[in-house]
Amino acid sequence: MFELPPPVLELRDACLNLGNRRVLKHCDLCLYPGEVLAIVGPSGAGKSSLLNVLSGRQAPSTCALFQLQGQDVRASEHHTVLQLRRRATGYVAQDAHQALDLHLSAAANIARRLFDLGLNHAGDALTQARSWIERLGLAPGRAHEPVIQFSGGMRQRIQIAAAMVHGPSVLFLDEPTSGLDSVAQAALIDILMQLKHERATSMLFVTHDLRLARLIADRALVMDQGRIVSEAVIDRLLTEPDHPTAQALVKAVL
Ligand SMILES: Nc1ncnc2c1ncn2[C@@H]1O[C@H](COP(=O)(O)OP(=O)(O)OP(=O)(O)O)[C@@H](O)[C@H]1O
Repeated sequence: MFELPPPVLELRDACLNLGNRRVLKHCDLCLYPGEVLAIVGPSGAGKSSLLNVLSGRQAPSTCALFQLQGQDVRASEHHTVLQLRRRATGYVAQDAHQALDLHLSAAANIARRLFDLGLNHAGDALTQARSWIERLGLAPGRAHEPVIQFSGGMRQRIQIAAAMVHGPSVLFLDEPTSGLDSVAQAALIDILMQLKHERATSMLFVTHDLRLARLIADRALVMDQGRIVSEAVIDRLLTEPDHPTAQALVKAVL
């Protein structure tokens, strides 16, 4: 009989209060090795809040279980948890300035992730940075230009390179294609699909766009008012949405 491998990331019964609002309510989530999971839902549903909790940017107010690579990460400020998160995850923000130093070069932004993890050989770090720059279709001749001189789409590629250079198990992406024109969006989607087909890294991304989810996700979680209201393999979600919020999202792309 087919058995699922242990999840690389698991969260059980997580709640988050911000101010006097409960923005996440009893959320459960498992992400499996090599899986691409989309978090979709209307504006204000709690998608970014859930991603912030999962990626360690925000501690949940309460949760029954929170594991990354089988290790308890509830003590999010603890040194070993911070190290595990740094080693095992990468994060791509909606806006590049949240994750990159726009005044440093593309290569330096990528290489400094390796320095943060203890690699102290500058030549090795730059070689790895250049290799990701080429792999993601950035002109090698521009590796030493400051990020501020790159277009939005190119900045997102640099973010992906910086988030992937250390070989994480999980890549988090917050609305990675929003704000890009359709050509840059298509190029970024190609890159994400290429990474997906390598199957080494699980991906968890937030999007408003069910079309993007359809292209790259294996499975989707639908959120509404802080709750996960539906969870399905992407094709099933599109053909048999089982919750009014999921039905409304599907209707909007048909
Ligand atoms: N710091 C905060 N204090 C109080 N409420 C907050 C705070 N940050 C977010 N919220 C509220 O939490 C809810 C969820 O916000 P969140 O940004 O996670 O939703 P979202 O689904 O990602 O929305 P969008 O698609 O518009 O980015 C919203 O109602 C928002 O107003």
